[in-house]
Amino acid sequence: MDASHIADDLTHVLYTDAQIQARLAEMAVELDEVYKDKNVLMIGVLNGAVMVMADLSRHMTSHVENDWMAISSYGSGTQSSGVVRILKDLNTDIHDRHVLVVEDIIDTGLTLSYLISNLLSREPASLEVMTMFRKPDAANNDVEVKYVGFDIPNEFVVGYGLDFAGKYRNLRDVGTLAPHVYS
Ligand SMILES: O=P(O)(O)OC[C@H]1O[C@H](OP(=O)(O)OP(=O)(O)O)[C@H](O)[C@@H]1O
Ligand code: HPA
Repeated sequence: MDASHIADDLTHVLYTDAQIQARLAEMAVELDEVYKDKNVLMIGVLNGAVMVMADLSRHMTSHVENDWMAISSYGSGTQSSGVVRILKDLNTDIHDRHVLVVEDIIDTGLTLSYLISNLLSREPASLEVMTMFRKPDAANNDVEVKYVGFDIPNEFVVGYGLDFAGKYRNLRDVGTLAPHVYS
């Protein structure tokens, strides 16, 4: 690693920190209205959703609780195989709870598809999904996502929790990586 700033590794920024925060503030108004008397349990999917969970829940003014799951997709490459293993399960019993899954990105939708069927088997009172970013391929999988921050093109993106080889999660903006990073 050289001493350059990580933002130098982006070819272009898709969404700035300010745009992301403004969108989250809008979504929080909508979610507060839906969940104001429901003590919603927000379930974040580690590791990518850490940023969006922290920011979205602090934009909200109603009572919320937070819990986390860690899951791992088998298979090679950058895409989820859809065969998923739970590495860390919830601490909370979600039976009869109002649940909102919080994701950083839905790409193929395979991770979410597994997660939804797993969580539904625990019989929550309601189950909805919020994601900061969604790619077009998600349409190929039958996953209903009620709250979407931004629909983005089918490019590999980093920042705001999204990583490449474990790095770039701490970038505030979201953008595409420059080719020199891969070489
Ligand atoms: O729609 P899909 O194609 O299944 O991809 C989306 C999943 O991929 C990312 O997680 P990843 O497995 O990279 O783990 P991370 O959150 O720790 O980066 C992201 O946080 C989603 O959970
Ligand atoms: O575009 C992406 N970037 C980072 N992580 C991801 N996981 C699925 N899609 C992506």
